[in-house]
Amino acid sequence: MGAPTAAVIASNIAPVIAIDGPAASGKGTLARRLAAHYGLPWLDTGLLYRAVAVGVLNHGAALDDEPVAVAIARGLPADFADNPALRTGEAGAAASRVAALPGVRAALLDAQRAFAARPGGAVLDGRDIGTVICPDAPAKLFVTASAEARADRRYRELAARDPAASYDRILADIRKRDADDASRAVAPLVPAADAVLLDTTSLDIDGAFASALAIVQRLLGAPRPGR
Ligand SMILES: Nc1ncnc2c1ncn2[C@@H]1O[C@H](COP(=O)(O)OP(=O)(O)O)[C@@H](O)[C@H]1O
Ligand SMILES: Nc1ccn([C@@H]2O[C@H](COP(=O)(O)OP(=O)(O)O)[C@@H](O)[C@H]2O)c(=O)n1
Repeated sequence: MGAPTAAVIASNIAPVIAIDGPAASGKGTLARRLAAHYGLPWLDTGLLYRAVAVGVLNHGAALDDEPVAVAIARGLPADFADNPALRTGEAGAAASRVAALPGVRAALLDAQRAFAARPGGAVLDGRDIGTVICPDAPAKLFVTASAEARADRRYRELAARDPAASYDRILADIRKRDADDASRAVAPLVPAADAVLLDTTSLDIDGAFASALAIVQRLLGAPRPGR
């Protein structure tokens, strides 16, 4: 990891970049590239919920068994993200179930906030980074794309590993997760009031990154009034 760039240091505010958005909108790709650009650590918070969900299933418990899910959330090992089973479509759908449990969200809160509070700054992506985890982040992006574009992206990603991947099933899963994530009582998927929306439907990865970088540079370079 390199040192934060002069552009960040000159802004005199902690370079915390919060990226939220629905499934397969490209937030992880943008988070990874922004982190590399600024030399910041990156946390994909969706992996936390995926790890809890896979842990609950491996335990033989139901996905709405809150005490089991909370215990697993509290005991996630440091290398939790290394498990390839977290990257499947099933793990994403299961993650959305445990993510609706308030106790699970509470159990994962401190670790996410601690990551965001690293002195040099950080990049986090998820569903509630700009609204709950880092409400004071100076740079918030809400990344969207049409459900069809997102299903196509996820299909290409999963089909490379799983010949049985189905575009129609992925589209249905994305629509269900959008609805479930946006309608849950705790930390629903909603843009923060001060997030900048970035629709990547007609942007390729490089185009989306160029747009995201321009937005973040503007936000980090110009402290908001009163901050
Ligand atoms: N703008 C884009 N155009 C085309 N494909 C993209 C774009 N952004 C991301 N992807 C691809 O779409 C898939 C999902 O992207 P990812 O960043 O993992 O999304 P998210 O983190 O929002 O779920 C990945 O295979 C990624 O390479
Ligand atoms: N900060 C976060 C991140 C993920 N999640 C949940 O975890 C699920 C999986 O998140 P993810 O980011 O790994 O999913 P994708 O967008 O990569 O498909 C989401 O559908 C959300 O329900 C959340 O509630 N809050």
